[in-house]
Amino acid sequence: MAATKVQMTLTKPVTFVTGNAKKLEEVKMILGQSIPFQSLKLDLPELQGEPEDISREKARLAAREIGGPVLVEDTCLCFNALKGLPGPYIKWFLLKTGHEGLNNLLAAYEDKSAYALCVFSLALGPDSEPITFSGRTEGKIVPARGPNNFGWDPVFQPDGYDLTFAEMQKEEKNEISHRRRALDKVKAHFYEYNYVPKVVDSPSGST
Ligand SMILES: O=c1nc[nH]c2c1ncn2[C@H]1C[C@H](O)[C@@H](COP(=O)(O)OP(=O)(O)OP(=O)(O)O)O1
Ligand SMILES: [Mg+2]
Repeated sequence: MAATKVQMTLTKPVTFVTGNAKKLEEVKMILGQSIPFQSLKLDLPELQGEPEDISREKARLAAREIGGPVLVEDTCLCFNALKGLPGPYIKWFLLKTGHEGLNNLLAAYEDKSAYALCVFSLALGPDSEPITFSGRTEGKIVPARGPNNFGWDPVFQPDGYDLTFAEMQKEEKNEISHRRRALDKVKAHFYEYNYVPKVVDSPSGST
């Protein structure tokens, strides 16, 4: 017997907002047909602070920009020896110091362990409080290996694998990634609330 589910009506389809084409590619692959969404390329300003607050604030800005439901995410790469840094600042560390610089940050430490953290935020509109969904993958920082086409993938080797994220097949990364784990929670939330886009009646006379 089917349990009664809440049915939430969305005024518009959800828009995934990101300035990063590679993120969008992975989100599309991971979500498949499970959640209908559109996307918008926009590099939103980012607040400093804890990962969840950064992600939530991005969602607030995006929802204001779009005037409807949005999904955003913020990704961190956290080194345990550095108490979680660079964390949300990884983009700038990577940009300024490169893969070698990321390895050098850990040169003084025995502990090369790290985790990738992805925090999605869903805001149903400009006036709704965003909800967050986090996913985490443990691993370690290694000298760069594999194609250099997505961020710090060449220096992150997930636990239990001999390959870096960059050396893995996309499908393999998407099975175990921080992004995948966060999106599983997003999917479960969508399933639970059964979000459906509002069907807008076409004005009479139109086809
Ligand atoms: O799975 C990943 N594998 C490797 N590198 C990754 C991954 N996911 C994000 N990244 C990079 C992109 C950026 O250098 C930083 C996160 O910063 P973050 O602000 O979340 O991303 P972004 O500014 O590129 O796009 P957005 O417009 O969605 O904020 O880590
Ligand atoms: Mg960003």
